[in-house]
Amino acid sequence: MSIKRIAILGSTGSIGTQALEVVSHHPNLFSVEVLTAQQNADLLVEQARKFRPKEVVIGNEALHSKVSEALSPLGIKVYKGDAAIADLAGQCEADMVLTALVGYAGLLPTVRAIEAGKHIALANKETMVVAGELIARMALEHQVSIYPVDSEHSAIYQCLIGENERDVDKIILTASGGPFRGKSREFLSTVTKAQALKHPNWSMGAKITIDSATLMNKGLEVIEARWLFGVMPAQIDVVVHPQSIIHSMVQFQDGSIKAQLGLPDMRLPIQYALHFPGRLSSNFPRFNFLDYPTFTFEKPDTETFPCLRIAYESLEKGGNRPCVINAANEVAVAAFLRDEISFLEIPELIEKITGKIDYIQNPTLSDYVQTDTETRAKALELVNNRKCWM
Ligand SMILES: NC(=O)C1=CN([C@@H]2O[C@H](COP(=O)(O)OP(=O)(O)OC[C@H]3O[C@@H](n4cnc5c(N)ncnc54)[C@H](OP(=O)(O)O)[C@@H]3O)[C@@H](O)[C@H]2O)C=CC1
Ligand SMILES: CC(=O)[C@@H](O)[C@H](O)COP(=O)(O)O
Ligand SMILES: [Mn+2]
Repeated sequence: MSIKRIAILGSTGSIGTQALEVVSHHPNLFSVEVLTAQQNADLLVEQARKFRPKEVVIGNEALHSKVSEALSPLGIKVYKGDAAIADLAGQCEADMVLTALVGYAGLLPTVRAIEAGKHIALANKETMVVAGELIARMALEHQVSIYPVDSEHSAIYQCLIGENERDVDKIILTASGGPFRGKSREFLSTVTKAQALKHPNWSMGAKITIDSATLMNKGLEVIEARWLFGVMPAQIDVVVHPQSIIHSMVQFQDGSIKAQLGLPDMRLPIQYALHFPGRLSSNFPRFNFLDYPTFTFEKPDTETFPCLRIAYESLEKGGNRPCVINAANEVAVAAFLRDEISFLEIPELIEKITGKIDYIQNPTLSDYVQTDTETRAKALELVNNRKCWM
């Protein structure tokens, strides 16, 4: 079997570091072609010394000389800036690009990689939220496969193997409910970022952890599922399953349900996406039913956590609307993490912005870029003049 060459965009993050752990267990199957990071120059250098990619990119241009001084003597090419990440995603010699970078920044590198015919292991859900229809169409045109890394979508992908598309009745996305499950709006009015960053089951980057706490993560995942699996919004249900053992389910026309289960450990879906269609043996801790005598299920509380409703509404509206709510959410979450707005102001900010951006029914790539830029500018303005919306 030939070695699969992988480009890891966002190698210094939660998904990126776990992907490198998977790669390190299978040196005869995977090699690292490219690594990219944004701020964490020290970890990027350490990773590059170990995995010896041909090329790396440091997004923050001010850190270029530091990375270059460390890696150029090893024969590793070092580039800088956001444009270089997208260019390299297209031009590098990798067979597969793992999009482990966070936020809207994942869109252009994914577009370039698809245009170059590279298969995608997709962790960056924001790409499908912003431009899912376009990405799905491009993947078809360029005969590129998109393997989901997001745990729910990996579960659905696994449930769909061997099934006929027309037999799918609905997808049931499971949600943990986040750290504030069952809490009232009164309670949420004073929660801190330290509380919001304590996910009950998963250890992840800061942005997705806050999204889990607001239920926006599940909203983004509904949109991601719409485009990854070609199902209609009404065919996507969300059920809260606080144990996070059932990663998601598919119900078929005959009423039968398939589910995928496992301990909350992202190394499994990462490994599955990198090595599809084969399964690799692993020594990751295994799920034991006797440790979990009770699985429970609840309806999501969209009164207290409006982000899930906001995401569904944006998907129903379509066009550039999901791009708008994604950009507004990124700005709001960053502001919350800087202690500039409160937890409950995250959905408020997103809803305020939604009406302020022109609707485009059939956006092009440049429309998405423009929508993102405009939405961010307006959202930042609102954050800076916070009193105007209160
Ligand atoms: N973590 C998880 O378990 C899961 C994550 N996902 C998705 O995977 C993606 C990555 O999440 P996660 O690993 O948690 O995030 P992290 O914040 O842990 O890591 C993000 C990575 O992206 C880099 N990065 C940050 N900003 C930019 C930017 N503007 N341009 C280019 N690179 C950037 C970071 O570099 P640096 O650190 O050097 O600044 C880092 O390498 C997200 O889209 C998330 O929703 C999906 C399912 C589960
Ligand atoms: C690991 C993963 O895929 C995350 O998206 C996780 O699902 C977050 O959990 P909740 O959004 O359900 O809290
Ligand atoms: Mn997920």
